Amino acid sequence: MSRRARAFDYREYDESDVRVRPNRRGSRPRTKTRPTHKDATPARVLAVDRGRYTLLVPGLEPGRTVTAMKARELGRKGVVVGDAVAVVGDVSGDPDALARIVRIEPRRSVLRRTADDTDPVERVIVANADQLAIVTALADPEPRRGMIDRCLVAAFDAGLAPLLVLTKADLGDPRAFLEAYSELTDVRVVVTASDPHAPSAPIEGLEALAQQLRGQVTVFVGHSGVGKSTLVNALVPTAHRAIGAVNDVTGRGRHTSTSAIVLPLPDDDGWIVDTPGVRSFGLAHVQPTAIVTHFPDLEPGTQHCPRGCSHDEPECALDEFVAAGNAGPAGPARLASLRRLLRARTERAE
Ligand SMILES: Nc1nc2c(ncn2[C@@H]2O[C@H](COP(=O)(O)OP(=O)(O)OP(=O)(O)O)[C@@H](O)[C@H]2O)c(=O)[nH]1
Ligand SMILES: [Zn+2]
Repeated sequence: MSRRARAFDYREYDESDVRVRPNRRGSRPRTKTRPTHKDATPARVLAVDRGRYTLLVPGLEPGRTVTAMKARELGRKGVVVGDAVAVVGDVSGDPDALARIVRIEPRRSVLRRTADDTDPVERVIVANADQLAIVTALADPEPRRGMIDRCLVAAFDAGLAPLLVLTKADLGDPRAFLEAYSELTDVRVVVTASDPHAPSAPIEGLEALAQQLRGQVTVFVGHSGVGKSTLVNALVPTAHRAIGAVNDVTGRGRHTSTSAIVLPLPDDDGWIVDTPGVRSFGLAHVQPTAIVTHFPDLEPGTQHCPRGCSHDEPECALDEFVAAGNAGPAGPARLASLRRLLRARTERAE
């Protein structure tokens, strides 16, 4: 599949793609069979607000969205931002119109989080994303390696390609960082800098970042103050218009929104999912034994571990592996990160 086609492509969910099981006896469908809603319209969930969904329906005027609620037949099945859905009813996008979501299409990926590392309640934040952009400032606020390592685990676990975005290069030197993550060949890094006193001046590194986003659905996460909004606003010139549309629907401002919101990149060449309320990822949904597999720089070192090694015990082979330089200059810090996550994850069990 082409890169382009991997974005939120409606063709993927065309009605003709829906497999309807042939009825061999040629009899009428059993009464238990749910309505197939053959004439339902494919749509994309842009935002969720208290049971109201803002949908993008292809063919509508730019900036126009459809408001919908969930059909009762979907029961407790959650509809999340990024979901590909099928809707029936009024899909004109008129302000008073209300459509009905009758189907959630299979998800290509799910990004989950739990409130903390032992919370059993997991939430899906975004469906169908391709990448996770982890936005970190090089200074003001100081970067937190532990936080980045945690986001990397969340990304690998969700099957999203991680992209490290280091902002405020005018305030801090990215070299130490670049070296630290050079061992992680799967992690791409983009460095940006902007002048806070000249908000309309071009942002250094923005084009390199835009390149990485083309044709992809990218979730942006980052702590408050790292410059995430500055980047998102620069990347999505129409962000404010799209946000305005959401306001019309919900009657609430963007700043009160804590859930994710989908923003189209120019020329529909990919999407950004902004996550204003998501500051970090609780990892209670990740099996402790799986965590080390999400540290691709350390995992080869577990070959010589005793059977059933927790990787947080004196016999663990990772200490030697790292001491020998096999995980690069960041090895010791990464191993410390791994163990912090393991401990946080198993806290409750102890
Ligand atoms: N020096 C410098 N300042 C920056 C840069 N990017 C953003 N800033 C400033 O950092 C502050 C925070 O930027 P925002 O874009 O609002 O950060 P945010 O991550 O969206 O933070 P929240 O809005 O709180 O979620 C603002 O004062 C920006 O002007 C940069 O590259 N260099
Ligand atoms: Zn071990």
